[in-house]
Amino acid sequence: MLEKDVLKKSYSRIRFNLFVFTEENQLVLLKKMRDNDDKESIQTNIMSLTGYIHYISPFSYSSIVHEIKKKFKEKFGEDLVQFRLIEFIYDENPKEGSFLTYYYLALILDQNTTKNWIKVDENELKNVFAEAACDKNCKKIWKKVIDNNLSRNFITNSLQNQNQNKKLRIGAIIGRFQPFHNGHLQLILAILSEVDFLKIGIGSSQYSYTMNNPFSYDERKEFVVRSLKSEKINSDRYEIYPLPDLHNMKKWVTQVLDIFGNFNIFYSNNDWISQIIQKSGKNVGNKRHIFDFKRFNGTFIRQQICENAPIEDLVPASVFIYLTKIDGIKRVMKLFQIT
Ligand SMILES: Nc1ncnc2c1ncn2[C@@H]1O[C@H](COP(=O)(O)OP(=O)(O)OP(=O)(O)O)[C@@H](O)[C@H]1O
Ligand SMILES: NC(=O)c1ccc[n+]([C@@H]2O[C@H](COP(=O)(O)O)[C@@H](O)[C@H]2O)c1
Repeated sequence: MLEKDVLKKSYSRIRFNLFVFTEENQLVLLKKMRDNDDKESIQTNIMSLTGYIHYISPFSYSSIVHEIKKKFKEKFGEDLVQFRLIEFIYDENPKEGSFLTYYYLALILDQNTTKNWIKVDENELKNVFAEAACDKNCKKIWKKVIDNNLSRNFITNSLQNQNQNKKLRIGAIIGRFQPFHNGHLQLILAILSEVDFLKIGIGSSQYSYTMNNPFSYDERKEFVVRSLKSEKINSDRYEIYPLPDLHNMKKWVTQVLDIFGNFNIFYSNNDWISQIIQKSGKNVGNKRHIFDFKRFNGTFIRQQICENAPIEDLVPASVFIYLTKIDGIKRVMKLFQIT
């Protein structure tokens, strides 16, 4: 449910170009800046913003993206240059129409901004935050931003985007997707909001009909395609590749790079995979938000199936329908020798 203090109208001005807002105050403050401050000081703004939408099942990340962009345009009269979702707050079992709160970092760049970029010093930011009179949710977010270095990477990426003059930005990600679940979907949608094109590698692609890899490459590909289609992601935004295991790290990395071909940034929430890809000289993105890992993880979902527990809430609706079609639930149970 919506936490009360999220809606509290509080804010704090912590630097002349860096603000923490909650809810309603951002417009007022921004206007004030425009009236009183010199042009340079309004050229860059990083903000952590809060918003909320009604939960409508099946939950769709793209509706949040849409909402953020719409609200931003309404309030600021400008298109959002870039945003990054930082956090959701929601009920474990949200009811139809209940509130879902999200926090995000937003970046507004006035035109011709890049040469006057103002760097945010980490220590200074920490000190300011120790004293800032903002609510505890804002503090939590900004701690996250500072600790993870989110803001600086965010800025660098945005600037690169601008400087590349709309050059295609290509991301890459690897997963086994046994099965593809809501955590995977949220992760991919979050990445798709930052890149123009995403290369999705399906790992352990040669395996199927085993306990850890019950579904074939083609079936897993189908999970992804159907889920993204339900989210209205055009098929020209991504490509899916089979990535067989080789059981030899060096050869596997070489093969992955060979199969993927060109990409600008690799994403993984798995530190080990990130590290080995980074060692090969590739640019690796920050770890993303982990969506309710207790429930949204392949191992847990396969166990749930074995215990005959419902999994409808754990996977996208389109995956569940497809699983039913291919008798996937029975297959997993059989592989665990339960039926
Ligand atoms: N709930 C989640 N939220 C965000 N990212 C996730 C979540 N679950 C998995 N991921 C990330 O998705 C990518 C693909 O993971 P993978 O297919 O191996 O998923 P998994 O659910 O962890 O699988 P398993 O438990 O079967 O090993 C990895 O980078 C992983 O860290
Ligand atoms: N040597 C290898 O074959 C090798 C090494 C690292 C990852 N992988 C694969 O990469 C995929 C992604 O790994 P995680 O599921 O651990 O994120 C998996 O399919 C995994 O088997 C294979």
